[in-house]
Amino acid sequence: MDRNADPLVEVENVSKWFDMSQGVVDRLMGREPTPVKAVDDVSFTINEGDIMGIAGESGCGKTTLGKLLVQLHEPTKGSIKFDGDDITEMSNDDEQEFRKRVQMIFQDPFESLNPRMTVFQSVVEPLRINDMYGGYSERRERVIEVLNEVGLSPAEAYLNEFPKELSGGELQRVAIARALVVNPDFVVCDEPVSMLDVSIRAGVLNLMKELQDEYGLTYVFISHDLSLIRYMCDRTAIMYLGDVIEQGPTDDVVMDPKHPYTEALFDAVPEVDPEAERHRANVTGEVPNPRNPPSGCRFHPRCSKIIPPEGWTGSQPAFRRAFQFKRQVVTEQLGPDDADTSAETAAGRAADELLEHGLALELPEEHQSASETGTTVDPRQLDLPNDAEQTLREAAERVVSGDYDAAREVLDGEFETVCAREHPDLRTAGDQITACHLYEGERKETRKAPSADD
Ligand SMILES: Nc1ncnc2c1ncn2[C@@H]1O[C@H](COP(=O)(O)OP(=O)(O)OP(=O)(O)O)[C@@H](O)[C@H]1O
Repeated sequence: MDRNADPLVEVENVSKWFDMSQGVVDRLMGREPTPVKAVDDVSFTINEGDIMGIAGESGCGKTTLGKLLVQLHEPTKGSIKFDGDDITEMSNDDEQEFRKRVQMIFQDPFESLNPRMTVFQSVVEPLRINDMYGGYSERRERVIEVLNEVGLSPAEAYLNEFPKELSGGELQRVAIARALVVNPDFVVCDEPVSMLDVSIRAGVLNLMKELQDEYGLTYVFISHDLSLIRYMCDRTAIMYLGDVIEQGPTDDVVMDPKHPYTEALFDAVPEVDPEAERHRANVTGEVPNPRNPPSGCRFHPRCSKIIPPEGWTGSQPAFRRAFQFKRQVVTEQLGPDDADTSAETAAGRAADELLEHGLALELPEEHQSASETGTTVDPRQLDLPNDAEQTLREAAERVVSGDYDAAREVLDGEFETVCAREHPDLRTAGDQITACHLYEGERKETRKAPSADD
């Protein structure tokens, strides 16, 4: 990574929303259509010569972001500049030049190569489309050169093979050759080795590193495999539900994560640091539906570090539980069935049971509180302020009697947090840039696209 390198790709406030059409339910209810916000208001810069990793769980928007970078998707909002020019406003000539300079390698080489084309036909096609390397013999020479470079040698032995005659590793090398034959500057690799046998992955990755030097490439590596990201990438952006929530030098992001989601993500992957103590992530629940993402910070419903309001006199973990209780009541996930409401049980006891159940977080054992069994917890052990406990109990009583509206009324305005109210700005935290309210006091990133030289 060259610290003085120029920016090659500048992503500014880019969003990609899918499926903007109104569904039947939306139409009947007279509602606006609800798009899937696959990528939402993302900004970052990739410098020349960088290998930038994009990591995150399945469905967080990595592939969509990758396709935006190579213009296989048009952004719904925002701008993407390549070498200073906005790629959404290119003339035909500029677009042809862009298509040469920018390539993408996909996860599945079986799908990305035409089964009816020989290796030669697949690799020579981009030269023909872009009218490069003169006539047949120059193009054949170039194809042979690039096949040898990607380790398919002697290249002549591969020229007339069809995809079905090759192994997964050989096929991915053909796909790499097809991308590199036009001498690109920027290559987006989407899970390039995840379909390959584990035993040959390192070989393909090392080849890609060598080719970076040879071709002077700038790469984006998209992967859910954090050890791959760590091995390959100088800088890493972590995505959650369409948002880039942390970005910075890979070693800092891995060893000293700033965003609670990044921390949880790396906690769940002990092999990233084999020396590290093995433990499980302190997060609750599943990734929400991207059609209806949470307000404020999208991670807040699962976050272990959710911020209590000013004036909260209990502990932060107690606030986290009270907040979860409220959410479950408001969304009617917690109901009378979660307590014993049989005739023999006094209503007060049923409300206590509901509280014990609703304040438990179903966390891995190491993150549970002393009195927690996994599905219940004793509220008196939680350092909840008396008035908060009283409010929660009152709400629990209403739920037990099946009156959610009354329960919501009791909880209205209680257990509020900035994390649910406001989307966090990008802030500098250590060597990283992160979108988390915990860093409110830090320097705000006023530049549109934080750069790799920070
Ligand atoms: N063409 C499309 N139309 C509608 N929704 C889409 C489309 N492409 C992606 N999505 C949705 O956008 C969200 C992000 O998808 P994307 O494939 O970018 O995520 P990802 O992080 O690459 O996931 P994975 O690792 O599983 O490939 C998902 O909810 C997905 O269902």
